Amino acid sequence: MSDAHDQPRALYPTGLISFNGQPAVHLRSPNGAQATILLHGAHVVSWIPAGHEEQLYLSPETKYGDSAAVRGGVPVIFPQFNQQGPLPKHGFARNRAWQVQEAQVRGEHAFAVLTLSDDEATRAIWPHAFTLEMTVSVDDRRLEMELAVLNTGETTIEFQAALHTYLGCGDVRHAQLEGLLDQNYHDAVLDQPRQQWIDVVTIAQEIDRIYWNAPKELTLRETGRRLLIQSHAFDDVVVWNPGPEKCAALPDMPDDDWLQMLCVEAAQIGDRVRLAGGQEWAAMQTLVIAD
Ligand SMILES: O=P(O)(O)OC[C@H]1O[C@@H](O)[C@H](O)[C@@H](O)[C@@H]1O
Repeated sequence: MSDAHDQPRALYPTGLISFNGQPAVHLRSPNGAQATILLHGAHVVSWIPAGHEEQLYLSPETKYGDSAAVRGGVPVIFPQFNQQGPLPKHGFARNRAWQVQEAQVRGEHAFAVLTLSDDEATRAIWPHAFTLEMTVSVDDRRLEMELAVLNTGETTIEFQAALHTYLGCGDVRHAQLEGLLDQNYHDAVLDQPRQQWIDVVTIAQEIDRIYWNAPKELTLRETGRRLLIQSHAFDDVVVWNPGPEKCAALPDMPDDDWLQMLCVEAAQIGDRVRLAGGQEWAAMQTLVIAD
């Protein structure tokens, strides 16, 4: 296993690496797209589209290890969103070691499949049988992330899920998120329902919103960059940035780094998924560099 800091990651082929001391899968497609996924949480920590720079935010002060949730990248949220239930915040999937099932190049894309199944520790807090399958694929200027949930038990399970994507920004105050005109949302800062009256969301302070039944394509626009954020089978979208005060209070993020990120999360929150024994649910978030 080679360490991602020994040489430029661009030189790594698809396979297992160590990323900041953590076991990870590195993807490199023949057309030069790259991604890195930690086994801890099946957490995508880096996406570099072909011919472009890093697109995800990853906190330089994030903690790694058994009980840590990585700050940045794409945390997998399951089976509970935020504190909307009795489980630890955002559930347990982001804090567990996943298994790599495959990591390979096929045609023009490189992909990996990671899985997580119930064990004694998960059953102690969530008494259900399940297998999660996270498939991450890169090709040219596209990153696809699919989360599948299989109910491997006999009784119905109910859950929320999200791909909590931290998009990197040059300066979030100059970024625009487009595509949410007329959408109803829950404003978690005000704890009130609201409706979006203008198409463009701009960020100058804390924002924490759940858009219900949101459009399936949004655009993040910054100078010289147009990033499409597409989702499939996730009903909701969360837009989150801690803003200056909350960011300064986060122990795992530099005080000013709220300027460098915007979370646009593909999520299933309002209508919890109910899955009978033996059934499967799958949903996807895709990021595409348009310009
Ligand atoms: O600090 P955490 O547990 O990773 O959560 C970060 C944020 O995640 C977002 O999804 C929530 O809407 C916010 O309310 C929350 O603060």
